[in-house]
Amino acid sequence: MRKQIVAGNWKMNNDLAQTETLIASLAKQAKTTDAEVMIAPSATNLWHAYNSTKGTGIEVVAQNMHFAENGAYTGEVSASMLKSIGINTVILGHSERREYFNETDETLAKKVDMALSKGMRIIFCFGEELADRKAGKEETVVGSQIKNALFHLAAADFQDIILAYEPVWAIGTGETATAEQAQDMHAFIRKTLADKYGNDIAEEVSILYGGSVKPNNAEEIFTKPDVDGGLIGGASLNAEDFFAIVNAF
Ligand SMILES: O=C[C@H](O)COP(=O)(O)O
Repeated sequence: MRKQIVAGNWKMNNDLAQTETLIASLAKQAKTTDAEVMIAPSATNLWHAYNSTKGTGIEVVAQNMHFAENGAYTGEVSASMLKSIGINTVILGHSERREYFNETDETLAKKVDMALSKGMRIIFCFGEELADRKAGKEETVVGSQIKNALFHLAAADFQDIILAYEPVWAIGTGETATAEQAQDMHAFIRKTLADKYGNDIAEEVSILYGGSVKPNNAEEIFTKPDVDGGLIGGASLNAEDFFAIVNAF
């Protein structure tokens, strides 16, 4: 039975005081579903967030990490550094990292390998741009993003992989993929996995949808059979909205 997961990606928002305030509000929310709840604060606030969420059932995850073990990579954070402060899950491949920081399938494959070698779980993001969808190429684009960064892995590695389909045209735009569009793509993603690794693996991998998920559309999206949760940006910055989404299953 695959896990239902709602992860809040705070992106480059919330200083220390704001992190404290938001976590205090999150801790007061009641969870009425079995969904796993994660938050991804900025790197500077991970240690504080890790400590202040203890006992809340909320997992603190990182938004990014470098592919090297350590070394001369000014400004970067390693998997070992994350592990050393209790962070066991990392988001990799977010479209903003691909677009603004030139992350490619090849560098992401290296990050994936490093994270797995440290025993971390990965929320691996991908998704097509608007031009791809208009050209009817969304499955080709998504298929290659998955294959190029993940298909060198062994089947057993997928125990630690969560996939997040995020159509770039729906991120932060208020424009959401319809529940049917999300389901169609998630079914395609699961079939892509099944073709390579078999049905048993494909059925166990959680596939999250991200892109303008809000309290008023989460339930419709989450009821689709291949949608196992969400990667939430803007709405994760408000505790009530975020938990309304968590409780939408
Ligand atoms: O990581 C989260 C996604 O980029 C979605 O962001 P959004 O909910 O603000 O559209």
